Amino acid sequence: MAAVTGADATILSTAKLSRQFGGLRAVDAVDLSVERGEIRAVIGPNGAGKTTLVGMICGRIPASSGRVLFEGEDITALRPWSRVERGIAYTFQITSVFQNLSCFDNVALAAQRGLPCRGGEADLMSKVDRTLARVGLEGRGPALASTLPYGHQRLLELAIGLALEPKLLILDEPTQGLSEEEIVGFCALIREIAADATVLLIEHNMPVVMDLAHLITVMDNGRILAEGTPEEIRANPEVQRAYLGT
Ligand SMILES: Nc1ncnc2c1ncn2[C@@H]1O[C@H](COP(=O)(O)OP(=O)(O)OP(=O)(O)O)[C@@H](O)[C@H]1O
Repeated sequence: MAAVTGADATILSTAKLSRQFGGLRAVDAVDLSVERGEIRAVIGPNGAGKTTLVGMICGRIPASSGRVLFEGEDITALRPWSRVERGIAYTFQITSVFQNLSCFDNVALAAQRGLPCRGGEADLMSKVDRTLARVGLEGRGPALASTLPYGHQRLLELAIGLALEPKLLILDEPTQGLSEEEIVGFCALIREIAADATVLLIEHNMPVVMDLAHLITVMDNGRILAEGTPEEIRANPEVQRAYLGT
C-alpha cells in the first residue's frame, strides 16, 4: 500500500455521520477513517447503508447529522461539485455516462477540469486519449457511448472518474455486470489507480474485495459492524453470521 504516515495520513474521515429517512436511520453515527493511498472496501448486506454513506461523502445525499472531513477540512456542507473540485470523484452504475455522446466527449467533459484555458485543445485531446487508453478503451473515442457493450460502458464510467484526476475515487459496485475476464482487468487497473489515488469501493463480489482491499469496513443496519484486513474480516464470526453466511 502506498499509504502515507504522519499528519497527512488520513485523507477522509467521518464523525458520527448519520442519515435519517423518515423513521429509518439508514446510516447511524458512522466514524470512518481512510488513509491516503488505501484501497478500502465497504461491504454489507443489501440495505446496510453503504450507498447512503458514500452519497454523503460525495455530497449527493445531505447528512442529517455528523461531519465529513476531507484532507482535514470540514466538507459536510459543501455542494457535490465543490467536493469534485477538491478531488473527490464518485462513479456509480452507468448513469453517469451520457449515452448520446461519444466516448471522447464523455471523458472530455470531465477532463476539462484541471486544464483551464491554458491547456488548449491539443492538451485536452491528448488527456482524453490517455485516459481512454488507461482503462483499455483506446481507439473507442469516436464511438457513441450507447453502442458500447455493458462492460465497456463501466470502463467508460471509470475513465470519466479518472479524468477528474481525483485524490479519492469512490466506486459503487464497479464489477456488477462485468465478465470474469473483465473483472481481472478491472482489479489490475484499480491497483494501478491506487498508486496515486485513494480508492473507496462498495462491492458485493467477495473475491474482488478480498483480493483488492487493504482494509474492509463491514456495515450492517446503518452501523459499522467490523473493520479489518481481509484475513481479519474473513475470520470474524460476527461478520460471518451477519453477511458472509458461513
Ligand atoms: N431516498 C431514500 N428514501 C427512503 N429510504 C431510503 C432512501 N435511500 C435509501 N433508503 C433506505 O436506506 C437503507 C440503506 O440503503 P442503502 O442504499 O444505503 O443500502 P446499501 O447498503 O447500499 O444497499 P445495496 O447493497 O442494496 O445497494 C435501506 O433500507 C434503503 O431502503
